[in-house]
Amino acid sequence: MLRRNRRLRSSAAIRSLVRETIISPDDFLVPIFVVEGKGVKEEIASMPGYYRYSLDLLASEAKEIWSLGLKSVLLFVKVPEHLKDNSGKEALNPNGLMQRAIKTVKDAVPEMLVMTDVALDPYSKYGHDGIVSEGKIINDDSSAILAEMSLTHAIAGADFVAPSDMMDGRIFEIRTLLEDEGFHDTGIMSYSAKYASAFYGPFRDALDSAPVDLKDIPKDKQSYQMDFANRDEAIRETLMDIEEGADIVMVKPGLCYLDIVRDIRNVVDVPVAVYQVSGEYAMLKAAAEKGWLNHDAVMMEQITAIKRAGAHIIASYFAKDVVKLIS
Ligand SMILES: NCC(=O)CCC(=O)O
Ligand SMILES: [Mg+2]
Repeated sequence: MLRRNRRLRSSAAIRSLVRETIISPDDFLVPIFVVEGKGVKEEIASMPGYYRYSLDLLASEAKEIWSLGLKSVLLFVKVPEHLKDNSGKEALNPNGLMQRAIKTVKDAVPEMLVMTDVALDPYSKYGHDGIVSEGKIINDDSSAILAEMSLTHAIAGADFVAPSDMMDGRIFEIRTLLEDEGFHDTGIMSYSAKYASAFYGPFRDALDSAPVDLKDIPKDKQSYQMDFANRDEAIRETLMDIEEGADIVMVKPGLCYLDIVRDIRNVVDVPVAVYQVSGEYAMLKAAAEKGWLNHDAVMMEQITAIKRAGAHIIASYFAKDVVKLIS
């Protein structure tokens, strides 16, 4: 035998010398859930170790995230029930919870990169990402509101808006409005290949944003999010969003979709983000709690696999756990 592969695995030193994928704090985007109130830090039942924060505690959380070397956050808000409707009105409130959350993070840590979720589901009394009419989610009217919503986030100080709704053409609508209003430097991270996934369950608990079970209201998001059986369609969706002005594209969820991540990485020339979603987080937390999996080892294997597949950016509820482990 002239070639023996095990030579390159024979000590920790040689393994680290030839390692192809290295995880660092720079890889992460940290999702944060925000609620109204004061002094609120409530754990999400289906996401052990993950919390919703009121604005006062959001400031200290942002500082802690920054102190760990994490420099980017993705904000989500839990909207009070009485402010939900079918028009997205509250989403445009310049003094709404999201708009205040953006300012809170920027005041606490001015250098932090602030990205914001853009979709109507947290604001929708039906739990849909757009406006519902006659049993359908209306595409173009929803896109117009999402563009206005994005503008309010930009005005409040967001660095990037992150439309997660999957309406057709909304990246163009958002980019055009931001340009017209002079927000040339506000970026767009598009959830370009977002699948209709059952892994979002715990997130919908976190924001109380699941589709309602009412007559004439679609019970799922399959008419706008992608069919998990499809692969070529993800490329089409992603290339269209880049043409429409997306600066960063995203695949979501993570682990079950790493073939898609690699396909997209091979054909695009913009950064690719992957969202390791709430169900992925919950599965590992639950298995570890039962003693069935080694939490830290499996977490690192999963995160490394996402980066190895082609992700430049990983949105993950494990971000803090990972950087604490590797620092
Ligand atoms: N628009 C953001 C999400 O849907 C997140 C899903 C998850 O973490 O499960
Ligand atoms: Mg699309």
